[in-house]
Amino acid sequence: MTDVIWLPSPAKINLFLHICGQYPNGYHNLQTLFQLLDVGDEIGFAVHDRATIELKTPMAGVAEQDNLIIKAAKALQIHTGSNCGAAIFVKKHLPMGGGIGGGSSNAATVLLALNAFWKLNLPLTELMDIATTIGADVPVFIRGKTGFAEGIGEIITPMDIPEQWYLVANPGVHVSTPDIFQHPDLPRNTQMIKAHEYSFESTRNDCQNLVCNLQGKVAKLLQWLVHYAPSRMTGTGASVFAVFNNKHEAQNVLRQLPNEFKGFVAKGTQTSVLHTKLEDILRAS
Ligand SMILES: C[C@@](CO)(OP(=O)(O)O)[C@H](O)COP(=O)(O)OP(=O)(O)OC[C@H]1O[C@@H](n2ccc(N)nc2=O)[C@H](O)[C@@H]1O
Ligand SMILES: Nc1ncnc2c1ncn2[C@@H]1O[C@H](COP(=O)(O)OP(=O)(O)O)[C@@H](O)[C@H]1O
Repeated sequence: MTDVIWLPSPAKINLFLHICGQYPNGYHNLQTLFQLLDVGDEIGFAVHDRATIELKTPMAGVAEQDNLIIKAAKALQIHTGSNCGAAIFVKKHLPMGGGIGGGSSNAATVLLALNAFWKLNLPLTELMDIATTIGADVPVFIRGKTGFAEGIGEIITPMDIPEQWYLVANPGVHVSTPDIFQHPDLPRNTQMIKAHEYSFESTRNDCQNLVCNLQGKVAKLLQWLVHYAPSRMTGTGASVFAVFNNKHEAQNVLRQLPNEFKGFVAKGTQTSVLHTKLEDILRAS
C-alpha cells in the first residue's frame, strides 16, 4: 500500500456569536469571529486510482455514511467526476459535538487534501461552495484564516487579532446544534456590527444563556472559569473557553480545573496549521 500522509485538522472557537435574524429556509443569519487553534485531530490519507473511499478508523457513535469525512470525500468525487479514491485514517483528539468544529474541520481537511492528492486543482472558492453543502462551519476551515464571518458562517473576512492563548474546557454534556437553533427562547434579533467594531467586551454569545439554562454544568464551568480570565461559550456549546496573554497562565488554570471537566490549552493562529503543512508537503513533492 502507498504511504499514509498525515495532515492536521484544527479546532476553532467562536470568540463571539450573534444571531441577527433567520432566513426563510430556517437557517440563521449570524455574525461570528472564528478563531483557529493550533490543536486538533489528525487525518491520514493513502490515495489510489480506484474510486473506493474507505474510512479505516471507525468512529464510535457515528455511522460511516454519516461521517463528515466520508461525506466530504464523496461530495468531491461527485462534484469533479474523479475516479480516484482513498483509504482514510483518523486520530481523534477533539471532543465530538463540543462547539469546536471537529467534524467540520475533518471535512475541510479531506476536501483540501484530496483536491491536492487527486490533482483536481479546484480553487478555494469552489471548495468553499462544496463545503457549505456539508455544513455551515466547514468553509472557514477551507479558507484557513481566522476571520469575521457572516451569512450562515460562509462569508468570511480574514481578521488580524493579537496572538492569544486559550483554555478550552468541556463540561461533559452534549448540546445539539439543531435543538438550540430551534428553541423558542433563542434571541434572534441582535443588531449587526461592522467587523472593525469588534471587541471581546462589547460582544457575546447569543446561545450562552439558553444553553446555561438547559445544561447547568455549562453554567457551573463558566462560573468557575470567569474567576480566572474573560470566558465565554463557543458555538452552540457545550465547550467554553478563557482568554490568556500567555501559555503559562493558561496552563496554570488548566492544572486547577476540577476533575469533572476536561480541557486543553491552545494557541490562536491567524493561518490554519493545515494550510501551512499542506503547502510544505506540496512544495517538497
Ligand atoms: C453556529 C455554529 C457556530 O460555529 O455552531 P457550532 O456547530 O460550532 O456549535 C455553526 O455555524 C454551526 O455549524 P454546523 O454545525 O456546521 O451547522 P450545520 O450542520 O450546517 O447545521 C446544523 C443545524 O444548525 C442550524 N443552523 C446552523 C447554522 C446557521 N447559521 N443557522 C442554523 O439555523 C440548522 O438548523 C441546522 O440544521
Ligand atoms: N468526523 C467527525 N468528527 C466528529 N463528529 C462527526 C464527524 N462526522 C460526523 N460527526 C457528527 O457531527 C456532530 C458534530 O460534531 P462536531 O463538528 O465535532 O461538533 P460541533 O459542530 O458542535 O463543533 C457529532 O456529534 C457527530 O455526530
